Amino acid sequence: MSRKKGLRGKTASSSSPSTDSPAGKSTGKTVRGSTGIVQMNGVVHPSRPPISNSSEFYDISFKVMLVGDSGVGKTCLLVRFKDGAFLAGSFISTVGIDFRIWDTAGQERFRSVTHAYYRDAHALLLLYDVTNKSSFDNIQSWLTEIHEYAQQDVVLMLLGNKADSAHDRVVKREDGERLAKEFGVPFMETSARSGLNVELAFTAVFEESVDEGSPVSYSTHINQELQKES
Ligand SMILES: Nc1nc2c(ncn2[C@@H]2O[C@H](COP(=O)(O)OP(=O)(O)OP(=O)(O)O)[C@@H](O)[C@H]2O)c(=O)[nH]1
Repeated sequence: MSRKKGLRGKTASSSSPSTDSPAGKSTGKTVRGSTGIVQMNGVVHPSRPPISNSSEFYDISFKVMLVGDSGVGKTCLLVRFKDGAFLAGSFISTVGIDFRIWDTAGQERFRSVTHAYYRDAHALLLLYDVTNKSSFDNIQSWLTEIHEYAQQDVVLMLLGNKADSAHDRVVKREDGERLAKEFGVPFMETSARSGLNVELAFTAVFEESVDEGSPVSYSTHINQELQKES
C-alpha cells in the first residue's frame, strides 16, 4: 500500500495515552491479545504493562483515526466495523493487539482538539461522502491538516463512503480514484450501510502498519476486492 507523499520517514511511536479519548465525541475499541512483545515497524520492544482491567499484555499497540467532514459517516463506519473480531482470526495467534480507533468530530469547532490526537495515530482513514460534493472538495484541506499534525509515516487511506446511495451520488468513483492517485494514497469506496469494504479498509491499514514489507501483494489484495464489489 502506498502512502501519502511526504508522509513517511519518521518512526511511529508506540507510546500512547492509556485513556485515549478523541476529540468532541469518543469511541474506543480495543482488541486484546496474548502475552508477548510490542512490535511496530520491525522494532521489538519489551512487553508493555496491561491496560485497563485486563491481565494480558499487548504485542502491538495500533491506533487508527477516522477523519473527515461532519456527516460523512465516520461513526457509522466504526459502528459497522464492530468488535474487531476479524483480527483474532486473521493474524498470528501469539500476537496480542491493542487496537484502538478514534472517532473524531468532523465539525470545525472541535478541530483544535482533534489536532492533538493526530500525533499518536498510526493510521488515518480519511472519509468523504459520495453524496456530498463539498466533503470531497474538502479532502485537500484535510490532507494539509494531516501533513501538519500527523506523524510523517502515518498510514493513510482515502475512503468514499455511502457508496450504497446510487441515486444521490454526486462524486464518481473515478473522481475519488483520481484524487487518491494525485496525492499518492490508496483509495476505496465504502458503505457503512451495506458493509461494502468496511472490514477491508480497517484490515488494510492495519496490515500496512504492521507489515511494511509487502506492498505489492497488499495492493493486489485491495484491487481484487474492489473488482469483486463492482
Ligand atoms: N446511505 C448511507 N448513509 C450513511 C452511511 N454512513 C453514514 N450514513 C448516514 O450519514 C449520517 C451521518 O453519519 P455519522 O456516522 O454520524 O457521520 P460522522 O462523520 O460521524 O459525523 P460527525 O460526528 O458530525 O463528524 C447518518 O444519518 C447516517 O445514517 C452509508 O454508508 N450509507
